[in-house]
Amino acid sequence: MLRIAVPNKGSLSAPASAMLHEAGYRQRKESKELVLVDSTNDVEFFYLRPRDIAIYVSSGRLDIGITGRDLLLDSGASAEEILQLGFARSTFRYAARPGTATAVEELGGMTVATSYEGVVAKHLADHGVDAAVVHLDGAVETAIQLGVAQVIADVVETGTSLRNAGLETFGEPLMESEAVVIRRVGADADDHKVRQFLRRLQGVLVARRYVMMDYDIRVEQVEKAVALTPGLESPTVSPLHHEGWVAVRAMVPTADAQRIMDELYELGARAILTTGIHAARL
Ligand SMILES: Nc1ncnc2c1ncn2[C@@H]1O[C@H](COP(=O)(O)OP(=O)(O)OP(=O)(O)O)[C@@H](O)[C@H]1O
Ligand SMILES: O=P(O)(O)OC[C@H]1O[C@H](OP(=O)(O)OP(=O)(O)O)[C@H](O)[C@@H]1O
Ligand SMILES: [Mg+2]
Repeated sequence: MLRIAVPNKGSLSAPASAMLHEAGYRQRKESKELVLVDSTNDVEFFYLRPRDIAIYVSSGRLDIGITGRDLLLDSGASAEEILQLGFARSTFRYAARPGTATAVEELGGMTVATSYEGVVAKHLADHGVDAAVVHLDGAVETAIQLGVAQVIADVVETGTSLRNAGLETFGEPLMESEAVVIRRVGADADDHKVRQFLRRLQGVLVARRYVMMDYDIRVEQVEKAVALTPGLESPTVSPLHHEGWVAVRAMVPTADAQRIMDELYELGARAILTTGIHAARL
């Protein structure tokens, strides 16, 4: 049975469970459930604190886990990313009151408050900066107002939390993060169950990012049309009863669908339809 760690709280929890549900796995009905067996799919889910997941996975007790890239790096655990999931996207940045600093190199002698001590200590050391790091569990933005630190390093998404605290980011971002699937370094890369699990999640990503597009077009224009809708591998082109016309079917990114429909129409395509993809295996 495949043993999988899933975040039980925080920004990663709901979207991770939603993605697993979409991939056909049973998910817990209430947040107090900590272990759930999905016997149909031969999988056991462990709902754990997102920060602890890389530690469980690196120990080999759990086969794979879903966590944030920033939490994985911060843990220093011997685990690696094997799939990017595209949600809980954030940037990790230094911030302070305006005028405090413009780059990490200026932080010597200062105190930096953060919940990501591992990431920050490494970043400072990599830049040869001797600064103190204070670990706080959350609401790090308030540390400056309360005089615990001059600088913070924290997750930034919309920037609202920083603005509300009168702080500004400075310097280069320390990293970009998103939810990822992780596995122990050195784990069997060909494990059939792991590969099947990843294919299911990849199917969800495809279903979310693409639509199926169908249209009819005159034979003379097929090459130009197909250049607009190359599909993932190659579009299907089928003959139509109406001579001189063909039907084309290809997957296109949802974000580009309306623009592509306009361009196909200009080329003479008609009966241009898009339909959602429910599930996929590529
Ligand atoms: N506002 C946010 N937008 C996007 N991702 C976020 C946001 N806040 C945290 N994350 C991401 O969520 C993960 C952290 O999850 P964690 O549960 O530890 O913190 P949290 O979501 O802030 O919840 P908590 O309320 O328990 O602090 C990290 O990968 C982080 O990048
Ligand atoms: O740029 P924003 O859109 O404001 O998002 C970033 C904020 O969200 C998270 O905080 P959270 O609400 O989880 O509280 P925490 O600090 O207690 O973790 C993170 O720690 C930042 O404070
Ligand atoms: Mg938080």
